[in-house]
Amino acid sequence: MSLFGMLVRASRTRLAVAIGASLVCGLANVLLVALINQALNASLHDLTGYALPFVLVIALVMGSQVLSRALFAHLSQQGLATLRLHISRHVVAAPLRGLETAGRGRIQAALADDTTTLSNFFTGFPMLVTSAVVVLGCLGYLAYLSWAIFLVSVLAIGLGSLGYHLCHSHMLQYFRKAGSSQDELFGHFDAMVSGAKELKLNRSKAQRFLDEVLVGAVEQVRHNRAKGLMLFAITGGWGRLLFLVLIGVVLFLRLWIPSDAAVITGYVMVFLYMMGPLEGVLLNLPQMSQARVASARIEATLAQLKAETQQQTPVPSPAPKGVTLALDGLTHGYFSEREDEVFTLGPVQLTLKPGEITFLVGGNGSGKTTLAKLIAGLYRPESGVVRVDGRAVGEDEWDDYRQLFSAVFSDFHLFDTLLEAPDASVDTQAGEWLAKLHLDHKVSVSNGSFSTRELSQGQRKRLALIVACLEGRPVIVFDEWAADQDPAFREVFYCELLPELRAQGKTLLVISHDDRYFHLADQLIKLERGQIVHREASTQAAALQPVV
Ligand SMILES: Nc1ncnc2c1ncn2[C@@H]1O[C@H](COP(=O)(O)OP(=O)(O)OP(=O)(O)O)[C@@H](O)[C@H]1O
Repeated sequence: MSLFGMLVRASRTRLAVAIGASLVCGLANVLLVALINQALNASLHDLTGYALPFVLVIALVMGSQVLSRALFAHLSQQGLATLRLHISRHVVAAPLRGLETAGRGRIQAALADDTTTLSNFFTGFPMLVTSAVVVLGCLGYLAYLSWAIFLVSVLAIGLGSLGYHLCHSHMLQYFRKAGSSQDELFGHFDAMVSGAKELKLNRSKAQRFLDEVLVGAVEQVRHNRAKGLMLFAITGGWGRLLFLVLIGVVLFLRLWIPSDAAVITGYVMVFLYMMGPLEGVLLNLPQMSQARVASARIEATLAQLKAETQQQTPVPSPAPKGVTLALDGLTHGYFSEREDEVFTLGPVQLTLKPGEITFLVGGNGSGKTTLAKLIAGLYRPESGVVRVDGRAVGEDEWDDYRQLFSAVFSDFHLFDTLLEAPDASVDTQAGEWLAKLHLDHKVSVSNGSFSTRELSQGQRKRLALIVACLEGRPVIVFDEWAADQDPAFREVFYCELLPELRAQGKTLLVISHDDRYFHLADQLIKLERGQIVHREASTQAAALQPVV
């Protein structure tokens, strides 16, 4: 179902009432202009008869206008909330590769900008409906007054619409271009905040970032939006000009064709009254076009994310002990379009056993993190099979499979709550872990929330380790965990924590460059350019040459 369809379905009744109120408002406006025209031409004797209808009609205009705008404002906010949650659900359900390919900038733009543009559709819609009804109603009233003037007006509106359509497709192209430029711009905004330290330390770098990168991207968005809006202004101006010409023709026609001044006044008044709503229609149509573009962009992003169906069943309580993971011929490849290069990992044959520590070692870029992500089910293998305790993981079982793992990757994210189901024992266990990792004087945990995240990188990583251990999953992955720790804590990690987790029967995968501790591994795997080039088991591991 399209996003529009989804939004409309979510608030069907409210939308129907809001459209109804807008229609009533438009009709009441037409009634008002007819009433004014008749009152203007009425004799003093008849004039009093128009007072009550006038009051009733303006009350109807005001009441229906307030109702339709209030309802549409509500629908707009409702739509925004629905869209943001809808996209967020897709983001959460998307495979990691989908997220990496779509990119942070695109996803942020979809959540922040495209959703707002799409929901603005509802803010502009009452104006569009009301204005359209007023224009149609006024045309009907003109037809009632004079067929000839009606036909000339239809011709003027027709020519206006033709001009509009000629500009419209060009305008859409500019809005689309502005949208893609904006994705890039959001990426730069992200870099501006994430890279604040680097920019502050290097003035010329900051200057170049501002002058060349940011200015260029901002300029692209400005240029495309401005062009689109300029085309729209030209269209609007063209429509307005036609109407003014029309008023001029009717006004000066009297020079050649004698006509009743009161009738001419009536026509001119209807024209003038109609011009505002006509502009309202033209003004709001680009908003509708922008909403269409935004909707298409969100749909394209969602398609790119390729969200997987998430298992709705509750996560089974994890097995206290580890599991045996057997990887049979697993492969994964990255294709870099820019560099026209493929990095291929595997085929990998590997078994990870409960109560064993597997060290994954190798040079930078050899594929250790990629293999860890593949093992954890964050990347789908392109070929090969993974077996858990001898049973192959099925096509639709990857989400369940991932629930076997806890991991601290080197680019880990620390949420400010444990996000586990509320459980008083979690706070106690967390307190014990905090003491063990010397963080109890800095952080406390209450109702699953950390008292602070204002910690050093090494301390934050210790906190991430606590979170991973508290999850109680059977398999734990540490990606260069010890890299930011001081020697004392490295010692604690390798000589106390890992053996303790091993003793609990966990299946442990540890990516490490710390050759001093290689002897602690039950199995050591060395990667080079995506291939396993060396394996050592148990005591032999110590003999392996250090890997730089
Ligand atoms: N998201 C990605 N998209 C495309 N290519 C990637 C991506 N992540 C990694 N790569 C490429 O895959 C290769 C292996 O990267 P990986 O991060 O697995 O190496 P690593 O052994 O963990 O390195 P390090 O020790 O530096 O952390 C590298 O050549 C890298 O350029």
